[in-house]
Amino acid sequence: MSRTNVDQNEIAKFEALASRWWDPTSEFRPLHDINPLRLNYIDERTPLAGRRVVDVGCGGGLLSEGMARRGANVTGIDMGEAPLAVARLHGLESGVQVDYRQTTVEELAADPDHAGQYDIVTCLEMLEHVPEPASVIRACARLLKPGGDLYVSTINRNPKSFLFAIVGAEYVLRLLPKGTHEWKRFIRPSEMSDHLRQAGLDIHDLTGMTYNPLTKVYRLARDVDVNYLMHAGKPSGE
Ligand SMILES: C[S@@+](CC[C@H](N)C(=O)[O-])C[C@H]1O[C@@H](n2cnc3c(N)ncnc32)[C@H](O)[C@@H]1O
Repeated sequence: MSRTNVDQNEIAKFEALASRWWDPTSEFRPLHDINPLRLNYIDERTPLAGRRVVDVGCGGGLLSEGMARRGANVTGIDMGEAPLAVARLHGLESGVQVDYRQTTVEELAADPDHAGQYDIVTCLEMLEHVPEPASVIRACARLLKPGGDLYVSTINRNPKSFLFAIVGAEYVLRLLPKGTHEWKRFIRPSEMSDHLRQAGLDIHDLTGMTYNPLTKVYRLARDVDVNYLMHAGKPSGE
């Protein structure tokens, strides 16, 4: 049922690159560069130590390991075999424990052992790679305990994001391989807000992430025109 919400072409793109996931000079450099920013964003809003977390679309495990290092009990899920193999191998080397599983979030949320069991669900830089992001968000919401927190990040859809995230990042600066992103799959914050509310969540924050190509530095910012993060919460007592 739920595997219909997986685009195999998208999975294949990450399978092909997976061996370089932990190389900070590779195609994954942008994820390495933004990792401390997003880890701090999450940890400041929902202190990670001791929390039960699912990282949806965890890839090679950059965020999953980062959260586990800060004391969270992390399950990382992805549909890519090679990224998960890289994540497991890296965990063996680093000694940081994460439970990696090949599954969709819809399948995990349909399992009564997992539904309603998590303090935090993260789904970063993944929603722009799936056919139906609203289905992913509904499943993330189902995994949360009452009072739990969901963190999502993606790319806005407007002329500026086409220029910066596709022309700039893929063709001019070559930060990402050509074809990494499809503009029509980008998600406006208003659309994301609708998906979150329809999943029964309250929206707590919207923050932009900007990149300065001269200094090569990413920052959290008010500008949500291109990359952005959102924090939403499941009402307590539901
Ligand atoms: C850009 S990477 C982001 C990795 C990680 N979330 C991060 O930000 O460091 C996108 C990941 O989403 C995974 N993915 C894409 N569609 C998926 C789906 N339907 N279910 C699970 N994982 C998926 C890909 O295999 C890939 O590892």
